Amino acid sequence: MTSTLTISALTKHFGELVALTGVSLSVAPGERVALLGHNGAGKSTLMKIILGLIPATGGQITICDAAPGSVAARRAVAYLPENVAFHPSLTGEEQTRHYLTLRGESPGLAMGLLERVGLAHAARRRIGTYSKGMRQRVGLAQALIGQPRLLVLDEPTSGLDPVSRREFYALLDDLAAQGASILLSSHALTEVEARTDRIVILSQGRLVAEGSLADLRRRASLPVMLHITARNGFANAIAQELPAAIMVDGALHLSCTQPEKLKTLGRIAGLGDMVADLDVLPPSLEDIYSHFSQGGAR
Ligand SMILES: Nc1ncnc2c1ncn2[C@@H]1O[C@H](COP(=O)(O)OP(=O)(O)OP(=O)(O)O)[C@@H](O)[C@H]1O
Repeated sequence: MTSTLTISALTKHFGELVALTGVSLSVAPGERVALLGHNGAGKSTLMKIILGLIPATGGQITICDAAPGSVAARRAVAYLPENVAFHPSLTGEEQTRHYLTLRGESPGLAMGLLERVGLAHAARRRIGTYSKGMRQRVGLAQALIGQPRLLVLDEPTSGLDPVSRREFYALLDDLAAQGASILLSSHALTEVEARTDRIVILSQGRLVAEGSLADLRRRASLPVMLHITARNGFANAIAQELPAAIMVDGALHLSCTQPEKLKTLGRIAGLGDMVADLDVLPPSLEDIYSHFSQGGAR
């Protein structure tokens, strides 16, 4: 299947500063990709190049086989910046009608778009009276104009409450199911974990890891944490059997490598009635992200 977005050996220099170096990435139709990285890792620079706002220094990039910034690429791409700014005295409907007109579409489509993003009830109120989440929805309505093939979303859920976040991702799921590709940046690792197909980690302008969370977890091969709750009065006896365990709030925490996991679980099972409960905690996306962004092997 042809990729919606193809990036190959992309570099970007700002004078002496190397913002991106050797970045290669492709995003397929219907794929939801999360772009993660510390502040200054190069996420916004990459997005600006995809949008055709700034030129790359080297490498190739195509959006639906067109060059960034070309008429064809601009038709195919929609963008939602982190902090959307609209005219405060326009209503949501007026602002959306204005964007539709700018994109050569019928302004009559405005209410349908606002309904899709859950804002029909406030469409005739001035944007100056909207909450951050409501403004973000106007931004998303704007991004949906013209059925884009690629949505580039810069921290789209920052400032949204948990319910709004869930609704926002449900909408992205619908768009992806209809074939739109989604590239979003986020610092909210837990939501990215649940709602995207692939994770791409940038560190100091380099793509240091990419894959599904399961792939990254396997490659990082980080230790698993076992939390053992002792039956009343048996905590010390368990600690003696498992000297590497440390006591935290009355429970025993034991870290073990992936290859040792089954053997260690066998030893805990052998403790029989001394153990009241056991939780096995795989490394979180935070752990995996820190591992790769601090130079762990790809
Ligand atoms: N116009 C510019 N001129 C000079 N340097 C720039 C310019 N834009 C970005 N940079 C630098 O390029 C690097 C990457 O910045 P970028 O904004 O892409 O990071 P980011 O990953 O989006 O960070 P954040 O999470 O803080 O938004 C940084 O060192 C930044 O200072």
